[in-house]
Amino acid sequence: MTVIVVDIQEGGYSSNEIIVKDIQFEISEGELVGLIGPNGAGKSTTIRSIIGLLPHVMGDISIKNGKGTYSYIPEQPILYEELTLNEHLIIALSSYEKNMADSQQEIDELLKKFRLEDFIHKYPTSFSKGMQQKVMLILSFLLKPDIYIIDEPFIGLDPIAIKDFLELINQERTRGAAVLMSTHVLDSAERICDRFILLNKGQISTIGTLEQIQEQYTLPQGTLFDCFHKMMQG
Ligand SMILES: Nc1ncnc2c1ncn2[C@@H]1O[C@H](COP(=O)(O)OP(=O)(O)OP(=O)(O)O)[C@@H](O)[C@H]1O
Repeated sequence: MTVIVVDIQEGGYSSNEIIVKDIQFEISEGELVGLIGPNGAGKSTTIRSIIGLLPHVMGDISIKNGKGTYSYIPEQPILYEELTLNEHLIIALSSYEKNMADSQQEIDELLKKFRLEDFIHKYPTSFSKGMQQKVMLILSFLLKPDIYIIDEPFIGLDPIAIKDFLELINQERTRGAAVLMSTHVLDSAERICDRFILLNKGQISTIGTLEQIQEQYTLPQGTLFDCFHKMMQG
């Protein structure tokens, strides 16, 4: 079943400077799709248009026919200076209309998994970048959304945290969650994504499985990096 339908005719930070154009794709339940492209290609702009943060968008974005939920995990963590980790959890849960008592076991498991149990009454703005990213991951895993939209998860997390994060993502995919993930770490993307959207200069260059992308670039045994490289050469 389709989780998200994206149909952006154009999008930008103002109506007289269009950054992304003709971005059309769908993601199904359980599917992990990589959003790949060089610096400035428009990956973050595409993500911003999906989550409603882009000032100018012409087009339609629908998650489960308007009834679905998403979690956005930004590359730069967004945290409140005056709140402890525990208070972040309380606020997130109340905005998801869930309560602490019902979610306590899940919270404890996530805190343990990401080794943050000793920091529950500390202020996340004083954490390291990787620890802050883990807080963002915990907050979004608690929501159990229909789709996770993740901007570059691989930079900043330590190797164990990446493994734990990918395990959780796979559990969520088994539940039926879809995932859209932008990354520059192409070998990891190649290993874990079902399909790829190759973005260049604000437009989709190719979309499909690695096999379909290899075919498009006439690189039958090529890696994702090889295809990316060929796209960049025009
Ligand atoms: N807040 C902004 N206001 C105006 N233009 C912006 C803004 N953010 C990004 N842009 C422009 O939009 C274009 C696409 O940027 P975007 O951040 O979407 O690229 P990206 O693919 O995510 O790149 P990177 O891999 O470097 O993160 C760039 O030309 C950039 O200058």
